[in-house]
Amino acid sequence: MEDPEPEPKLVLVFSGKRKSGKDYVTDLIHSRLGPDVCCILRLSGPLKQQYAQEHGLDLDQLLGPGLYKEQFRADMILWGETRRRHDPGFFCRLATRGARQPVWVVSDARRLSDLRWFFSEFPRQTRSVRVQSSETTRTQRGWSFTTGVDDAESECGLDSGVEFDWIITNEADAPSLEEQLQPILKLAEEAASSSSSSSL
Ligand SMILES: Nc1ncnc2c1ncn2[C@@H]1O[C@H](COP(=O)(O)OP(=O)(O)O)[C@@H](O)[C@H]1O
Ligand SMILES: C[C@@](O)(CCOP(=O)(O)OP(=O)(O)O)CC(=O)O
Repeated sequence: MEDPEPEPKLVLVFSGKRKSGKDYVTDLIHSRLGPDVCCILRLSGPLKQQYAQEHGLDLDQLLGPGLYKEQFRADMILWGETRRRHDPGFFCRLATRGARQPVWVVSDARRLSDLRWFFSEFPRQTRSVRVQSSETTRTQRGWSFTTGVDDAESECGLDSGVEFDWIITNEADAPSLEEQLQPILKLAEEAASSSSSSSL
């Protein structure tokens, strides 16, 4: 019989609006901690994989940061919501399958059901992190308001009702990301080096 999968020691669940810098910030954490300690998990990964297959699309482009995915975003949101209605943990389970590093960085929680799934599966290890940027900054990074996307649960589902453990302000005139991420990196390093998975 196969060994049971090891539990993570820390699960950092990130959320934030489009172009707030979720990928940028989580990539920075990944590069600081290294691939043996930390993995990035994207809930949109299995969603895009399945959606691309069913619709004959280019998965690499759908996963990339370019404009390609934006053509399909509104429809992918609806498609994913149908799946989630039947099983709210569907994409969370697929995205975490096989992850073996002690620190998991989930880069794209969007809904309360995503956060609830991690808090229920890993209550001691889960922490929530919000990445925020002003609309001006997001616009400079290529964002423009799209009806059916920016006013939908996918973008607004975590606007209220959550007390984040950390809020990272990803702006040129905010304290540096290095500085803001210090407590998170410290916790991750402690968690990774602790011998027991039962406590942080
Ligand atoms: N602090 C930053 N410094 C420089 N470029 C940034 C910063 N934050 C984000 N970006 C850039 O802005 C764009 C959007 O960021 P991204 O991380 O893809 O946002 P999200 O994943 O939230 O949609 C990317 O091109 C990214 O490289
Ligand atoms: C259908 C989606 O999963 C698409 C997510 O795509 P990305 O995770 O690439 O989005 P950003 O990084 O915010 O630009 C959204 C959803 O509601 O599940």
